[in-house]
Amino acid sequence: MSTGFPDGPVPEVPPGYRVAGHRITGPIGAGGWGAVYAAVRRRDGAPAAVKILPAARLAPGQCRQASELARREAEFSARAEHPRLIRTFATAVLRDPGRPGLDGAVVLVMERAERSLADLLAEGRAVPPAEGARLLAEVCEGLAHMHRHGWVHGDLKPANVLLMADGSVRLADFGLTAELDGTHAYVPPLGTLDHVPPEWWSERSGVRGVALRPSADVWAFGVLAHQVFAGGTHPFPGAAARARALAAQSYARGRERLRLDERVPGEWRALVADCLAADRTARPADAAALAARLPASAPVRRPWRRRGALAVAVAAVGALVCAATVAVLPGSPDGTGPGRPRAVPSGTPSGSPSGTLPGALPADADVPAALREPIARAARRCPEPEVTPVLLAAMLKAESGFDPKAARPETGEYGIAMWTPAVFNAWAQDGDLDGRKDYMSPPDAIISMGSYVCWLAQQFKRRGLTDDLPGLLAAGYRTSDKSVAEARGVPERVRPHVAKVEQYLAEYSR
Ligand SMILES: Nc1ncnc2c1ncn2[C@@H]1O[C@H](COP(=O)(O)OP(=O)(O)OP(=O)(O)O)[C@@H](O)[C@H]1O
Repeated sequence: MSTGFPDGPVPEVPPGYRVAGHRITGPIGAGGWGAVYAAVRRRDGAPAAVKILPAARLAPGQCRQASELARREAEFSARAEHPRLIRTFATAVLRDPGRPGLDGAVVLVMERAERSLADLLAEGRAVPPAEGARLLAEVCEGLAHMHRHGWVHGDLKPANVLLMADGSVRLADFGLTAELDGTHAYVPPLGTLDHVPPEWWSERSGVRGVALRPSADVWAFGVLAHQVFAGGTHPFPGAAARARALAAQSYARGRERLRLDERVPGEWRALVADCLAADRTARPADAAALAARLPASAPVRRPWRRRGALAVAVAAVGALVCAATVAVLPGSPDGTGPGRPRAVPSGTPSGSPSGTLPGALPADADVPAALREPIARAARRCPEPEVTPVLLAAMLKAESGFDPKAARPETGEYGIAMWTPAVFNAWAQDGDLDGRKDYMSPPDAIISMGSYVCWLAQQFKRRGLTDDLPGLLAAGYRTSDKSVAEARGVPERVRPHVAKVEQYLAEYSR
């Protein structure tokens, strides 16, 4: 359901109707502003989908909005070329004075998908977790490409995630897509109630429209991921979209807790929770950051090589967007720097009451007073019992000796948690709530570190690596989850570092 949507602008287009070199064969579905039809190319019968966005029947205000949406969609579609974005072959304006409902309509001729994620979810069957993970990874690829190029999708939802005949994903519906102007893009004040973030309701709509940020797409991704794993169930309760939107706002004001459906797999829960952080600055910053945190079980199927040379080149760039943040460990070509690619769990408290947290820091430990609260908070946010304040403190001491200005320029590591800046960006959290995410700020660095360590714990458990988990976590933080998984333990080259962490841990645990 869309907000601000006029009733019944959908044109009646009879089968056989000819438009832009194509023949309509039947309806596929209708949205708020137009309808999509199956069509075939007259020349050779190639399948296509034709979207018709009529403007003529609308009131002047609506007409302006409809034209604006059509203009955006046509403009973006013409520029977008990526295997995870639906391809638009042609755009045109219909001239048919004999049919006033269609005369002047904007037409987009697109590649035709088999069905949408909304159709899949409507079947009511649970999507198997591995399949869900793949679909979401592909959604993330498309979004990452858009964010990378300075666009915000603005209307990510199941109906706009299209599934091709081979099962691969394409994002569609770029009517609300907007180009970033600094940190924001501006779109008409429209959106889909179930997928707009809570801050959308309080954004003032100026002459340029509503401010939109990549974090709005990240929120929508969180909703979508929940729906995928929970058989279509929305993360917020309510029988109707408006009720769910109100529940989301109530959660954002701190009146309700986030309650994820138990069908959301363990390794996804923290990421979904973080996407749905009430504070937009606590969400992964954009889809590249999201991609860096996807659980390892989210494989990406290569899309068909069915496009031209340019498209294939763009596909390679697009794949790099996700792959680079997932697998490349900046500043650690030999694997000895802190890798920390991927997921950050948990915006949700673990449920342990503060102060009684297992592994709490003893009063006489040599941990600076100012660091104790962020360390405890970082541990509390993690549902894994092994990620304790004493472990995080021991790791910080081994990393930097608690020096907020620590620097190892030769490997590009900085700050109390020795983050590599480019990698920090994929994990960044605003621990001191100053509106910025800064690896030189101890609270930011520590909270982000806690998230990464939490995710490592989940990865190692999933792989059955549970012997001496604290040592593995210290090793994983210094290298990467992959290095530890490949070594099936602490890699040789980081043993001295891990021995230090274990020594501090023993001291703090006495
Ligand atoms: N290229 C395509 N191939 C196959 N189906 C498509 C294609 N594009 C859109 N659809 C389907 O057509 C239907 C209508 O799409 P449309 O974009 O007009 O509206 P919507 O996204 O459902 O709603 P709104 O535009 O109001 O947000 C949707 O079910 C969508 O999944």
